[in-house]
Amino acid sequence: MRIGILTGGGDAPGLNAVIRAAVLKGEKDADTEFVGFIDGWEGVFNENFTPLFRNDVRGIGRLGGTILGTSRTNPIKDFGGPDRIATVFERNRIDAIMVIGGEGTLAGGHELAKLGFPVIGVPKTIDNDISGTDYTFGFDTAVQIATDAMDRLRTTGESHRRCMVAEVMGRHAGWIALHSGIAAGAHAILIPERKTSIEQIGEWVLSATNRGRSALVVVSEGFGLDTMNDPFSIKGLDSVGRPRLGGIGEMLAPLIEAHTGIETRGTTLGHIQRGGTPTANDRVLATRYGMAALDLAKQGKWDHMVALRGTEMCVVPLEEAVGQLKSVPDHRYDEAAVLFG
Ligand SMILES: Nc1ncnc2c1ncn2[C@@H]1O[C@H](COP(=O)(O)OP(=O)(O)O)[C@@H](O)[C@H]1O
Ligand SMILES: O=P(O)(O)OC[C@H]1O[C@](O)(COP(=O)(O)O)[C@@H](O)[C@@H]1O
Ligand SMILES: [Mg+2]
Repeated sequence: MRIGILTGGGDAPGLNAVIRAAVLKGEKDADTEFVGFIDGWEGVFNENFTPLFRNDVRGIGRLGGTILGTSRTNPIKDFGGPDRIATVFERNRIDAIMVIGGEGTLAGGHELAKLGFPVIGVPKTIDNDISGTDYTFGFDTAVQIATDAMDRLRTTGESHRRCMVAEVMGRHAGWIALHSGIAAGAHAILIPERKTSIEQIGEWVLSATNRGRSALVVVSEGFGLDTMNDPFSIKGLDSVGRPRLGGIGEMLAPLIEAHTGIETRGTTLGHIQRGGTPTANDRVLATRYGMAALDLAKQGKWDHMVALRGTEMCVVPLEEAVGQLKSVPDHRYDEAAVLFG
């Protein structure tokens, strides 16, 4: 069996560990071989791929990013679409395609599977917002980086008795903000799922300040005040036409200062959260995903993805995973909010 692998969407620490694990497990079988397509679906359209043997994945489990490169190329609409993909697969004897990506890449994989393509999915995103799985790799690393950053913001904030606002990623879902905020002991956590007034944020900041603390506020890039219709975006559109986010933290800082009279500084963590070496947890999860995805391919379980439920690997139809995003549920936010202020 000849299996193609590609990575799509934003990178996430752990992509290389998935690739490594699938290839290593595949090498145990004489009849299994891998090729890696370069830059996501773009590599398929351009017939740009590289063989992946044991030596090609040596030592990459601890490397961030993706050795294959990634893109947001759309397999249905871009270049020659499904017809071109079918030609490339046939010409290069590709029996299965392992698609490692977020909800967008997996939605594309699902569309192709419905057309009869042998697609297996592996869920990735630092945002942890894919349905059907408890966790995606990359999330734990992003939360750890954000927590470390906030620990640092606290010592400088405390020295100047300032309020510090840390902006983390999370376009539609506030998982990174929720988990890093709890870990860092933030006095307010602001997420896309929960619009909040500046008066409420000011109250939390003042309550912490009145107890002699320097307030720490963590905000997801996709958060909106109750007066805003859309997420804050001043950087135009990305390559696929989505508003580029980032900057809400620095936008909120002077508002908080005006409402509370407390000097406030905003910091945007940005892509630092996505780069560098994956945590041990993410390496383990990604390794298990890679091996489980190989099993799915060998069973011909097309149009499915691997997932984590509790502590076990399981199999989920792509349809279920791409239907809707996994938001932070109310009870998880309310649980954290007990400690705000
Ligand atoms: N329903 C869909 N059908 C086909 N391709 C899709 C679909 N939704 C998204 N895509 C493609 O997947 C790409 C990657 O999605 P994106 O959300 O940017 O990253 P991620 O895979 O990390 O979620 C998009 O740029 C788009 O080209
Ligand atoms: O700067 P980029 O690559 O356009 O990506 C920004 C987006 O990628 C993410 O980090 C992860 O999103 P995806 O997993 O859907 O790619 C978002 O939090 C963020 O909005
Ligand atoms: Mg996405």
